[in-house]
Amino acid sequence: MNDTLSSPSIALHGTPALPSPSAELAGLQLDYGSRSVLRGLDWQLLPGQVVGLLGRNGAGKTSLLEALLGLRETTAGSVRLFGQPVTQLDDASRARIGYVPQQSDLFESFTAKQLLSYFRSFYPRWNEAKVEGLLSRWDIERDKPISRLSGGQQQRLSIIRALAHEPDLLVLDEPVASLDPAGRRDFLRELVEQVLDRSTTVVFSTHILSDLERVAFNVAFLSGGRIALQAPLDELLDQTRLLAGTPTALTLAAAGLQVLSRGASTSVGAATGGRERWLVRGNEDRVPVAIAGVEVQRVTLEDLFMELTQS
Ligand SMILES: Nc1ncnc2c1ncn2[C@@H]1O[C@H](COP(=O)(O)OP(=O)(O)OP(=O)(O)O)[C@@H](O)[C@H]1O
Repeated sequence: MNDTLSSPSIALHGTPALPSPSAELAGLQLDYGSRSVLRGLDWQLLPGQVVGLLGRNGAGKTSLLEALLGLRETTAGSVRLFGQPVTQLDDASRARIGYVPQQSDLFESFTAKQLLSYFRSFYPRWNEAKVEGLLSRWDIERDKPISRLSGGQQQRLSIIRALAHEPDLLVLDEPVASLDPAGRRDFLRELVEQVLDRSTTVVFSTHILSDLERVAFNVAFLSGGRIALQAPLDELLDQTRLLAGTPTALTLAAAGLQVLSRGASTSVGAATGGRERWLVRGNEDRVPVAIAGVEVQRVTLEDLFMELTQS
């Protein structure tokens, strides 16, 4: 068989095509009783992508990550991981997933050493050198019961467990919440190495925007039960501007550009005197520029968060 033609990531005429998604969510609907948390959400995660998932408290980040892993029942829509429906994943595909839940699920009476040797037995691929290196670097006592490790050490152990079998898809729900700044930096470095070494797909939710700014991750904004926007952060910061002016002037200034949000927002300045503020995105050829009667401001990740995750 011709390997080139059979590869899903190579197009027939020799032009590289997009690689097959590691995760593909379509029309996902998730309701808790009468409350809809996900509303027809579409999302794709590609190999080698590192995606920071952002959203306000209660936006549904945990629900989304659990649904992505098949841990949460959905009302409608589909989730496919590595091309298979998440409800019918075979063991080999399951072994390609790493997950760090928001609430620690470690067996607390075990020691770190016992826990890791227990999990090792489930995975055909297990990088003992990486595990040993991280345990030493992250100062985790191997023979102490997990219940007596600090919150941050337990979180690090949970991350080590999720990285140990070299997953192709790594899902982390607020993995850095209990880590100090040094721990967070180390964790981010580890993620980047993982992606460079193995093209792992990484998605993690966080409220710590500075961590995302440190590395040029993709950011995805969850709002109104959908992914409102996903793009590489450096590209977004380069191409997006906040414009302020009258609706007529803004319509002129934004012609041909993507308007991401508009209206009264409180994140930068105040909209007064019939003036509005629009968040506008250009592209590599054209960035929004000032015209008469329109103020143009560069944006920070915090501005984007405030504008794109309004309820
Ligand atoms: N098991 C459940 N039953 C009913 N409602 C739930 C359940 N789990 C979550 N919710 C509700 O769904 C909404 C989304 O919750 P979720 O935990 O997914 O949000 P989140 O974005 O992860 O929040 P946070 O940033 O605070 O961790 C919230 O209003 C929450 O109260």
